[in-house]
Amino acid sequence: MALDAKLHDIYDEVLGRNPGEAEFHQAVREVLSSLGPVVQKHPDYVDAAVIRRLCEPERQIIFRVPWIDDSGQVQINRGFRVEFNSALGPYKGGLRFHPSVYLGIVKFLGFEQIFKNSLSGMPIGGGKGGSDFNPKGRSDMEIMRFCQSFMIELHRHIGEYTDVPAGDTGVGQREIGFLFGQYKRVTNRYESGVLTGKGIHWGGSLVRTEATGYGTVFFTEEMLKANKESFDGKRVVVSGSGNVALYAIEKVKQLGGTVVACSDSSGYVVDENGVDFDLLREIKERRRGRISEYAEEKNVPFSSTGSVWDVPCEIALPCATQNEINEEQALTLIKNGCRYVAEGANMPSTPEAIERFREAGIHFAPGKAANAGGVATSALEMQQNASRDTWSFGFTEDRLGQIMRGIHQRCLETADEYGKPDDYVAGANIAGFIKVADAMLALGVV
Ligand SMILES: NC(=O)C1=CN([C@@H]2O[C@H](COP(=O)(O)OP(=O)(O)OC[C@H]3O[C@@H](n4cnc5c(N)ncnc54)[C@H](O)[C@@H]3O)[C@@H](O)[C@H]2O)C=CC1
Ligand SMILES: O=C(O)CCC(=O)C(=O)O
Repeated sequence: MALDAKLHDIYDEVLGRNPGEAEFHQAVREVLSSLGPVVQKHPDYVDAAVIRRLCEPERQIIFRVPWIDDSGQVQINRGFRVEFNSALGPYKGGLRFHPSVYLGIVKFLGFEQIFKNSLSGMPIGGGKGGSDFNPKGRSDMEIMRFCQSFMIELHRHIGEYTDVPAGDTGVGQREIGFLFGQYKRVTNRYESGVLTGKGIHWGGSLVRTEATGYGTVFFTEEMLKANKESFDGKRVVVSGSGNVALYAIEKVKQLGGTVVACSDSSGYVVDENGVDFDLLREIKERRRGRISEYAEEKNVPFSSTGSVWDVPCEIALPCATQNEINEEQALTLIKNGCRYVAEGANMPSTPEAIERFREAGIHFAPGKAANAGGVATSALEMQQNASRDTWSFGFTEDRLGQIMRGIHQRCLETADEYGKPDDYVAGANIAGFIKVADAMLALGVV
């Protein structure tokens, strides 16, 4: 989509200052493409260089992570933490451990996080981190040694009032445990609020594990309700089978839909009777196995070629990774009758795919709105830590539901106000942006 002239200059500057960071460029362009009507109404956002400042992280930390594998060999990975924007609160965002991680991925995720966290209504800034470490196939002891080495450097930069990491791809409760243990050891502080996604007996919140997937489904339910529909009887395809995907699958079933397919990086399974959440969770969370085991145990088809998006559905929930729906796959979804797409993952649809969805009148919710339930529940975990309290599952899930309904309403109201009715991308970008931009104006040039 074409950019307004002033925004185009800003985008060119971002390209020049951040060469080779394609995912970061994509995330910036997607936000800028919504801001034309905003800068026309509020030229001060450009005059005070708010948008240019937003595109430059406040701090970027890159560090060496040496560790010893089970055979006694020294391994070296690279660690990152990008502290992007703290106008609304301490930097907040997950850590990703995956071989594809480099600065451009961490910056795209950190940039998205600014607007998502703003939209969530919680007092949290945006940041993200991770490493090119590949946890796949590593023993628990190797994971622990890696996490301990990672935290030896990271602990200098984080804190309850500074920067609060959490999990993301490749980082779940096991890794958060090793990271928290090392933080506690090197600082000699039981500072519960320094990390979220902790276990329930050591400062964690009920519902945080389920929150991103549940939140995505709650958001989708609101989209359906806005069109006088429900999940009841709908065919749903979910990509991935990790943290976000698993709990999206569970909640879709609870709301009356049928998840007919899901995937992992080795392929996808189709189960016309509805994916069996308990079995999938057993394979993925406990055995750390491959999705083909599901197909073998249920005697259903597994495919290692093609795409999960070839499976016909009315609702698509991409919950695996960035750019996993390209233009061709978007066209296949449309041809097969898909009418709703809500992003559980961060930036899973390419710009061309989003354009095809828009042309076809698909109800499309971007990740920064639809998957904000995870980070919002992390903020609820921080609230519980600060008040030395523990909330019940029901109470916390109700709070998550209210937050997702609030985000949905803010997206639609803002889209309407700026002349883009029903455009969740415009609504999310503009509503997320304005709150941070106003805070930055109020805080002066810092
Ligand atoms: N965990 C959280 O609370 C949040 C996660 N997200 C985003 O959701 C997405 C998934 O994160 P998690 O579930 O936490 O990670 P995870 O590590 O638990 O699961 C990732 C899943 O995606 C699959 N996958 C990865 N690449 C794939 C590919 N090319 N094709 C098919 N499947 C692929 C993996 O096999 C795995 O099943 C990421 O984009 C992450 O940034 C967004 C908000 C919060
Ligand atoms: O819970 C958090 O702090 C971070 C979640 C996250 O990384 C995300 O929203 O993408």
